[in-house]
Amino acid sequence: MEKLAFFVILVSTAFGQMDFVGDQVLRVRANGEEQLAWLKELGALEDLQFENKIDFWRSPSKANLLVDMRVPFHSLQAVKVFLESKRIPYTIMIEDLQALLDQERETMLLARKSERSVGEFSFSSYHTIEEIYSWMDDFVAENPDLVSKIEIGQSYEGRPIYVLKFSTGGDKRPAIWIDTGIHSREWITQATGLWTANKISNEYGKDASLTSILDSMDIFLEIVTNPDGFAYTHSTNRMWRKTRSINAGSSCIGVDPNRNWDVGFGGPGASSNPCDETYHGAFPHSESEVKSIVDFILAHANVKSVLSIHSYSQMLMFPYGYTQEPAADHEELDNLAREAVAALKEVYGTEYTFGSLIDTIYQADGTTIDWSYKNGVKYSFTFELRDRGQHGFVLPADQIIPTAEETWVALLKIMEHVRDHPY
Ligand SMILES: CC(C)C[C@H](C(=O)O)[C@H](C)S
Ligand SMILES: [Zn+2]
Repeated sequence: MEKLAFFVILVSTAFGQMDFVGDQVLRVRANGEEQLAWLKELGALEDLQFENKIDFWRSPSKANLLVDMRVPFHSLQAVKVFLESKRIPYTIMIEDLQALLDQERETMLLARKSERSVGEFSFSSYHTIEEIYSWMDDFVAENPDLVSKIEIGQSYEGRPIYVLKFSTGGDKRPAIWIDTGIHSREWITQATGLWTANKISNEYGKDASLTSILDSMDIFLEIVTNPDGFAYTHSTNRMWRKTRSINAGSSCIGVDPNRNWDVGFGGPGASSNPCDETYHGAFPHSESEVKSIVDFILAHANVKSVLSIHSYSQMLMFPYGYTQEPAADHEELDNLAREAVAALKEVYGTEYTFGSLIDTIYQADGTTIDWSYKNGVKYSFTFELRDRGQHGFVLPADQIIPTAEETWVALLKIMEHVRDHPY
């Protein structure tokens, strides 16, 4: 195994893959507003910019909420001194990020070898965009009566944006929209999307509940919702979150596609700095990856549920993220979230928290589900899949299928409710 590890490092550095040797992920809990302000200031420190910049995996928002931050090796000492000087307690959540990434790449290479030898796609490993797009074509060809592939637009760099449509007939039936991977580094979500697509095709005609859903509704599933960012996580920077668009007047690339939607746009729950991970973009729907979905959902005009899948933190959330004002359907959405997370926990005991975005995680302006809810899609939810920080965005591949299985149970609970509560 050692030889393979060496080979992996050689290959990835040879091909320009950014390394995170010595980087650590610190978990911080700011006690009070003053410490919270210091954390936010830390993220903006000029000399901690670009490759030395702190990367918040969980952004500072409210006092006493956990904040996870990836600190580049060269900034580690300065950051730890700063935190200790301000008496801000921290623990080391990930001692050596590169070690996790090497393990992930090794596992991927081994899985690819075995896939080639058995000639079968493995849902228990991570894949590149090319492998996913190729699988999609095979999947559609194998399920012509149930599945079709739609191109809803192109990414900034010109990659096609594909959506799988699951339909048993009719025209513009009430529909459920599911997207995974809008934040490209959240690899467990695209992998869950693949498994879910396969599950839907396997269960139709067998599982009575899913069959009744598809006999009256359509399901649209966008697996690679941020194609450019996802390709970049494989080729260059595994920790990339945003799109890859060029920001006029800045050397920093990309917009946060979960801050670019036209609801609460530009508010305090997003950043106006193109170098920040939560940069909202120059204007709402500036990103083609977002605009393509907006146009699709508005043109379809009969989407009843939007389920946007993220990681990590094990949460199920509903609108709003941009305001404390409760959604008109708060009680129904809260009860449905409670049922869904209870069903999810039955599978492997995985615990989720649930509630409105702003109460459960932090204020976020311009998010997918605030936009869909404001545009008439009542059953709008965001999932934050596994885990709670032990691996963060680098969830080991052996957790893909268990994560997808437990998520499926929650998705089914929501889809059944949508089916049984037409509006
Ligand atoms: C709906 C929001 C709050 C999800 C969140 C984000 O986009 O920052 C995840 C941590 S990626
Ligand atoms: Zn996300």
